[in-house]
Amino acid sequence: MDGAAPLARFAAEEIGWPGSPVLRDVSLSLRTGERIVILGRSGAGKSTLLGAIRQRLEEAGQTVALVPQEHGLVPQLSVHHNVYMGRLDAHGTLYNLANLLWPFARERARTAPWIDTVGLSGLERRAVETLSGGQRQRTALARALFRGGEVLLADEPVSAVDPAQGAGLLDALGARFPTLVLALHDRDAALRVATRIIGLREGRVMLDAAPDALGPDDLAMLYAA
Ligand SMILES: Nc1ncnc2c1ncn2[C@@H]1O[C@H](COP(=O)(O)OP(=O)(O)OP(=O)(O)O)[C@@H](O)[C@H]1O
Repeated sequence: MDGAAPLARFAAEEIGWPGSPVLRDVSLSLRTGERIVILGRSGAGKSTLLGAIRQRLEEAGQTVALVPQEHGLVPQLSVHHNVYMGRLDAHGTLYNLANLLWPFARERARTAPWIDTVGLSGLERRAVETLSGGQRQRTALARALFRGGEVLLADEPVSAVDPAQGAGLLDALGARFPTLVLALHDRDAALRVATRIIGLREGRVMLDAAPDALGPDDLAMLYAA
């Protein structure tokens, strides 16, 4: 990807929260077409790094689709409405309010293919609070797929589904978005999907390489106690 256009350059001495830095000396350049997977132990800073990348991309004017770790769904609303929210910014407040009260057939037709892609056809009218954890996660994925854009940022996007279903969903994300930045726990899935792996450990980016340049010890090192 050396020849591809840089989407954003990112350099920070510290990334973290007020009074508690999480990562130090982070310097990254994100390029169109990359499929970046961030790996590291729980608490290593994957979500923190994703948040910082999001901020940088939005500052650079990129359209970013998000799948947050906690999904960010509205539980009382239907699957259709939650997916529709991926493009709230495409319409004015009155249109969005009217679609909330009396969902337009044309908007149902727009969200339906993405609801189908994640395997939730037939559940469009169900309130999200009545769904299983995996179905909720798939609703969040359908919302991001519906939104589309240059980059998808997703935090553990397939953690609540089985590995085969997860592989299919990651493929769907790869087909929809030119550029992916994913935080994953599943190392096998990471090696399958990534063109670039960023490994976090002890408050630093400990590796940043293509999967085929990595040996098994490189990834094991990220998780060693
Ligand atoms: N809102 C917050 N305020 C203060 N500290 C936070 C906040 N969110 C996370 N942290 C801290 O930042 C560090 C990194 O957390 P982060 O969520 O980025 O890790 P992670 O690698 O995504 O973990 P996991 O795999 O468990 O989701 C942790 O020590 C965590 O306690």
